[in-house]
Amino acid sequence: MLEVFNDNRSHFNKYESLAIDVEDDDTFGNLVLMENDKSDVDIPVIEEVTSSEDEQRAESSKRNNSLEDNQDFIAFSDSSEDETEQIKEDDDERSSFLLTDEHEVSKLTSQQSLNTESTCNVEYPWIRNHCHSKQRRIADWLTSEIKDFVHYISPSKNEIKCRNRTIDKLRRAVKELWSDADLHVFGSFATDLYLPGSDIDCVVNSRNRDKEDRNYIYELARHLKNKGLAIRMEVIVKTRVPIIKFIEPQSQLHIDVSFERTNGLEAAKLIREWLRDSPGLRELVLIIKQFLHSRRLNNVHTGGLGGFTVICLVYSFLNMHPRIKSNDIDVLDNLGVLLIDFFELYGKKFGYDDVAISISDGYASYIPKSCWRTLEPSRSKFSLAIQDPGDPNNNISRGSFNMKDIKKAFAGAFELLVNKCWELNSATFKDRVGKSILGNVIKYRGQKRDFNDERDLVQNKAIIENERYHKRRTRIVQEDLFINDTEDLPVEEIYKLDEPAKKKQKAKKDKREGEIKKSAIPSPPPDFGVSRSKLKRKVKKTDQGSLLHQNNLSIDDLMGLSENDQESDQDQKGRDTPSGQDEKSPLETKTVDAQTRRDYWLSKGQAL
Ligand SMILES: Nc1ncnc2c1ncn2[C@@H]1O[C@H](COP(=O)(O)OP(=O)(O)OP(=O)(O)O)[C@@H](O)[C@H]1O
Ligand SMILES: [Mg+2]
Repeated sequence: MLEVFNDNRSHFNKYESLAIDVEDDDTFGNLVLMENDKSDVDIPVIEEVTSSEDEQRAESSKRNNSLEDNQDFIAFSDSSEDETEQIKEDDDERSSFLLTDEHEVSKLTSQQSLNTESTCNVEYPWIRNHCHSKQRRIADWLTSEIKDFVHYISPSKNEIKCRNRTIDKLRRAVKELWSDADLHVFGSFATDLYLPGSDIDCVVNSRNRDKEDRNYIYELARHLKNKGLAIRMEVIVKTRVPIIKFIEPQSQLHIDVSFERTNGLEAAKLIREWLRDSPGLRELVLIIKQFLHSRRLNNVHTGGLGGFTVICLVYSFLNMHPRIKSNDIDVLDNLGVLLIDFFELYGKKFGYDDVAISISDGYASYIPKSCWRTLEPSRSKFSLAIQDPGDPNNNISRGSFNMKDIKKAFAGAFELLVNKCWELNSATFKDRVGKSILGNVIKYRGQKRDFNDERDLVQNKAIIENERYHKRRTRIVQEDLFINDTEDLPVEEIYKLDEPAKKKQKAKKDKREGEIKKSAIPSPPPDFGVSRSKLKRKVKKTDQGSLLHQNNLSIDDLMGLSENDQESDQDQKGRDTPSGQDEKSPLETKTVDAQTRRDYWLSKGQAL
C-alpha cells in the first residue's frame, strides 16, 4: 500500500516531451497554453465520451468489484517499464485523437472558448486556473489539488481584517460594560484553521471571575443587542457551558461567547504548536472540515464531528503514521495518499468499539477504552473517544453520536477517491483535462473566491492576542511563585511591581536553566497519564507562595528539580495511574515525573 508514497520531489511530466502535430496546432493550442501559461486563462472542460472512455469505465467497474472482494489496495506503479508502456499507449490514444474528424475538432475548440469561465468554476472552483492533469503520478495530482483547495479556501486580507474588526468591536463593548473583564478569542480563528463561514469562539474572563452568573450573561446579551452588535441572539444558560450565540450584523459572522474559562485559550496555543510541528496538518484539517461540512456532518448538536475533534483526529493520524514517524516521506509531497489513508483508517479499519485516542505531551497513541477509567459510557459502544489534550478526563468527541454516518462517509470517500484515481490514472491527457479528483468528495458552494491566501499580509489579531495572553499569564504564574503578596493584584499592578523581582527571578531562572542543561532531554514516551497541561494546572491551583514560607521549601524542592531528586517508585506509580483521577494535596505535586518537570520549566523558559 505504501508504494504509492512519493519520496522524491521530482514531478516528471510525461506529456511534456510529446511533439505537437503542426496540423493540430489549433486543437492543441489551448491545451499547450494551459500547461505553460501563468496568466488568468481558465481551463476548459472537454466533455467527450469516446469508446476508449467506455472501455475505461468497464475496466474501472471491474476494479470496483475487486474492491468489494477486499483487494482494495491500489499501487500506482512507477516502474520505468510501465512508464514506457504507458507513453506508448498514450501516443496511440493521442494519434487517435488527432484523427478525430474535423467537425468534432472544431466543436471541441469552440466549446473550449465558450466554456472557459463557466464549466470549471461551477463544479471545482479551486482548479479554475490550474491544470493538474499533467501530473505523472495520480497521487501527485491529488496532492496538488489539495494544496490548491486550501489556497482557495484560505482567508484574504479583507476577510482577516473583517474578523479583526469584529472582535475589536466586541472587546470594546465588553470592556465598556465591565471594566474588570476582557474578551479573548480561541477556536479556529485563533489557530488559522477556519473556513470562510466558520464561527468565532470568544470567552469573557474577568478579575472577579463571576461573569458566568446568568444575570451577568443576560446583561451582556442586552448590552450587545443595544449596541447593534448582535442579531439572531440565543442565550443558552442551562447547559454545562453557558453561552451566548449571535450573528454580528456588519460582518455576518457567527459568534459564540462563553464565560470564565481558559481551556480554549490553552487549546489554541497547543494547536498552533501542533501546526508548527506537523506539516500537512492544516491542509488535511481544512479538507476534512470541508468534507464534513458539505455532508452536514460537522455539527456536534446533530451528532457530527466538531472542529476540535477533527484537529485531534488528523493530528493523531499524522503523529502515528509509520511512514511519517520513520521520516520516510515528506508529508507535503504526499498529502493525496495521506488523505486516502485517513479515509481508509477512519472509514474502514478503526476499531471504534474498543479503541480510544490519547494525545499527551504532543504524543498521540491508541489506547484500549477499558484503560481509560474516567471515560463516561456513551450511548453506544460504537463511538469515537478522544482524550482532551488539556484534560485527560474529558472525551472531546462524546457529543459525536452519529459515528455510523460519519464512518460511512469516510469509507465512501475512500472508495470514491480510489476509483477516481484508477480511472484517471489510465485516462489519456485529453480525458484528464478539466477533471478533478478531489471534486468527488469535496463540494464548495460558497461565494466565488479570489485564490488569495493573504495570511502573511495582515496580522490575525486573535493569534497575536492569544500569544500575548499566554505570555502575560506565564509572568503572573511566576510572580505567584516568587512574590506571593501580588496574588490579588491586577496584571497592570504586577507589571509596576516587578522590576526588583525581575532580577531575583533572573538569578533563579539562570540556576534552573543550568540544572536543566545538565540533563539530556530525551523524547518523552507516549504517556497516558498526567499531561503537562494538567501539571500546569496543579501548579497554578497551589498556593505556592505560602507553601514556600510554611514549609521552608525552595522552588527547586517543590518542583522536584533538586539535583539529588531521582525518579521514585512513586513517580512510576503516578504515571501508571490514569491522570486526573485524584487531585492530590499541594505537597504531592512533588510526585510528577522528572521529564514532565523538565518540560514544565523548559516551557516557562521559552515563554520568557
Ligand atoms: N468537546 C470539547 N471539549 C473541550 N473543549 C472543546 C470541545 N469542543 C470544543 N472545545 C474547545 O472549543 C474550541 C473550538 O471548538 P470548535 O469545535 O468550534 O473548533 P474550531 O477549531 O473552532 O472549528 P470550527 O471552525 O468548525 O468552529 C476548541 O479549540 C476547544 O478549545
Ligand atoms: Mg469554532
